[in-house]
Amino acid sequence: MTSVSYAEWSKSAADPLFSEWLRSSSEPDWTAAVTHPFAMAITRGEVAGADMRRYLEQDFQFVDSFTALLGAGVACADSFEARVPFGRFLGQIATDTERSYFHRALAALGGDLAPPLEPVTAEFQALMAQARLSLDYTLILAVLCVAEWSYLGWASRAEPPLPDNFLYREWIDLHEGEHFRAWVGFLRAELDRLGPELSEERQELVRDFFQRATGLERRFFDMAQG
Ligand SMILES: Cc1ncc(CN)c(N)n1
Repeated sequence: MTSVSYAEWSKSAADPLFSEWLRSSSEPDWTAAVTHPFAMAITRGEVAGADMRRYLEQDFQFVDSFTALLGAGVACADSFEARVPFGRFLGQIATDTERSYFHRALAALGGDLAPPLEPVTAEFQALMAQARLSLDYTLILAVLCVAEWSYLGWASRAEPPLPDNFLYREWIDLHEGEHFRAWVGFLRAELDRLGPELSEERQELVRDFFQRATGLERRFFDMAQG
């Protein structure tokens, strides 16, 4: 992981986007997460049912805290126009399409809606709670951006034809496609808009949240892999 400051890095970067500084500062965890063998097995529909069940059971616990963090995005964004995408994603995806997927998938797999938490799930919940309770828009953005951008990262590696089984196909579709790309583009653009103007101390804090979230994404797939 590089520790070069944004000010230094941006002098020599061809395209000095704040979100790209955050992402490249989070290697090797970033690439390990978006190319993780468990995620790649989802893209091919090759995860065993028991492993998919354990992963989705834990992810359903993640999604609860994630939904609360989206609500913090609505509350803490700095303009009406910035609040709208959070509200739209919250209403259309998180509490509708994605919720429906979890209920159908866990029913099909015989999953538990409230299993004991794996350590990585509890740590992820704690990080999301820390971002949410900070009421700091850039910290909220950092954690949401990792969660969504990294999922776009693995899902966009799926090669057609997608698996027939809805367990894999819908999970890929939820994290790929025009609308999801636009949503990730929005989260990145917000960090690119606000990040360069922060003090160096605040930039480092945002990077710390981004790096911790990226490490947890990698470990979440490690947990699922067993
Ligand atoms: C652990 C994790 N990270 C991200 C996502 C995508 N919202 C998710 N469902 N689960």
